[in-house]
Amino acid sequence: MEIFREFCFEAAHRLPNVPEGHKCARLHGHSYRVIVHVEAPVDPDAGWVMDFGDVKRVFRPIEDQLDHYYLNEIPGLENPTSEILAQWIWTRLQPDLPALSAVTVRETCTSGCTYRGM
Ligand SMILES: Nc1nc2c(c(=O)[nH]1)N=C([C@H](O)[C@H](O)COP(=O)(O)OP(=O)(O)OP(=O)(O)O)CN2
Ligand SMILES: [Zn+2]
Repeated sequence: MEIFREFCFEAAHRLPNVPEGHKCARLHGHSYRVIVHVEAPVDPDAGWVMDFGDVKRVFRPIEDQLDHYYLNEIPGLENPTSEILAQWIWTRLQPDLPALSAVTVRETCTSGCTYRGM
């Protein structure tokens, strides 16, 4: 069974490697949405895969590093595409959440990516 918990944070970024004249080279911001997926058997006593509250607790320090920051200034996020951000989050989340199965990053209502660890 797979569960998910969704998080929101605000951040600014620019994409330094886009072609000249690309709109994303300019400083702009997003209301990012991150969906953390966890896959494991349902515990027969608890009746759940894991407590959503525990997912929230593990994600909190990561959110604190991102919320209301300029992402380009964060080590590892010098080119903060959705893809690189999803991998960055996975790397920091997975050690404390071994059943992590996917990290989805949505930059806008219509754009985003899902990383499954490869
Ligand atoms: N594969 C990727 N493509 C783009 C990324 C990315 O991270 N990965 N990022 C951007 C920009 O950050 C941009 O802000 C978001 O892209 P876009 O979907 O074009 O957003 P808009 O809201 O401007 O879309 P419109 O429908 O054109 O208004 C670009 N590409
Ligand atoms: Zn953007």
